[in-house]
Amino acid sequence: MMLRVGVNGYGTIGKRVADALAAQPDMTVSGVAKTTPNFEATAAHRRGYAVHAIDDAAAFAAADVPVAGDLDDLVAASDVVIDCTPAGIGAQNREIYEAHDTPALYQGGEDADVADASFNARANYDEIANGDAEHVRVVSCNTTGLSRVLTPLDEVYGVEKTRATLVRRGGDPSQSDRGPINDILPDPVTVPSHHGPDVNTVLPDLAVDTMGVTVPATLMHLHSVNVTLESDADADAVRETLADESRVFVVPEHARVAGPGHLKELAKDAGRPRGDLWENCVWGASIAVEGRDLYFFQAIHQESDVVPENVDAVRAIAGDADAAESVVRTNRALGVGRFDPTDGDATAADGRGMAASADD
Ligand SMILES: NC(=O)C1=CN([C@@H]2O[C@H](COP(=O)(O)OP(=O)(O)OC[C@H]3O[C@@H](n4cnc5c(N)ncnc54)[C@H](OP(=O)(O)O)[C@@H]3O)[C@@H](O)[C@H]2O)C=CC1
Ligand SMILES: O=C(OP(=O)(O)O)[C@H](O)COP(=O)(O)O
Repeated sequence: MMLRVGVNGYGTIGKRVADALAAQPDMTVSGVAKTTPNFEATAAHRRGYAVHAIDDAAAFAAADVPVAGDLDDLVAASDVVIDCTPAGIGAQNREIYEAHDTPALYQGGEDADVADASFNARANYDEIANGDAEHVRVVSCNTTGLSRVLTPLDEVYGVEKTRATLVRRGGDPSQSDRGPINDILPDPVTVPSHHGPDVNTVLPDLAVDTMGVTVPATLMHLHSVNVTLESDADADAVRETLADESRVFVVPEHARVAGPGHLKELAKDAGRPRGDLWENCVWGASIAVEGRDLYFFQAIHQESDVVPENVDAVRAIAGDADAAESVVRTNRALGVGRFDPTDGDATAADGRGMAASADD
């Protein structure tokens, strides 16, 4: 079945989600919706997406962006809508999707109660696929990053307690109005930050406390993670466990990656669209175990790690594939796990695409 998916909100997340949907063999983009006829609207039109004007269609026409309709038209033309509007707007839009009886996905900037359930493919795909939820929230970039590593660690070793400090980027590269410009902010100053409770929306039984610090950077978030495991482990075994995950890139020491600047360059060298890094980037050299205490650093590309999760969430609510099938299909279509631009599809989906070439 070809699923028609509409994207409401075509900014940092929406434009990436639209391209990811268009790359899937079983999905088509029914259109995108926007409020402002700016350069992104022009780009959407040039990419062949039917552009829908939220309110001022005449302004789009004046900017030479043909208008396919309004938001109602987009929802009517879609089997599923992915709401990628700024935080808080998704909650207002839910009644529009409900009026059309159209299932919808929301993003992590919304409060958890915007939807019937929250989603991360590694943590709770089957629960969503086998349940009745038609309004589902894909958890935020940081929460996605934590869920992807904590799920396999809990499965293999058991997690007694996680403590993570999240060094949050101040804004995305295009957000010139964000900050701080020259400061280091406890953000939020209260402990725990919202990220730990957010992990519990997809992994309810996991003990996790998080603290957030926002810094003058735009490229990626960086997590300092300490997990007290329930059973003994050694660093090599944990490295293998994480490397087996198709959406975790264990960065090999020989790559000499110092930080997010190098990671973004690595992604661009690999020919990744927009220099995106869909995978958690865990420094292999940072993985250390002392007793049952595991430590590591990971970087999270906030603009793109939730993109494959949105694609999987569409299949989960459409009841179209099980978790393994969906993740493989999504990875293969996007090239998740593929860092060699000359590689074919084969390495992308098998869970060891990067790990296989990432011997420390
Ligand atoms: N950026 C990030 O790092 C991440 C963001 N998220 C979450 O994803 C969501 C979207 O964030 P992001 O992509 O960064 O936001 P952006 O501001 O980059 O994009 C939002 C888009 O929505 C459009 N828009 C604005 N108002 C409306 C409206 N009333 N109805 C429809 N569309 C509207 C904007 O269009 P226009 O230009 O016309 O105003 C723009 O295309 C948020 O919930 C955010 O928290 C999740 C993970 C990471
Ligand atoms: O969802 C995000 O971050 P979060 O997981 O820290 O809430 C995105 O990076 C957007 O964060 P923002 O609220 O700083 O724009």
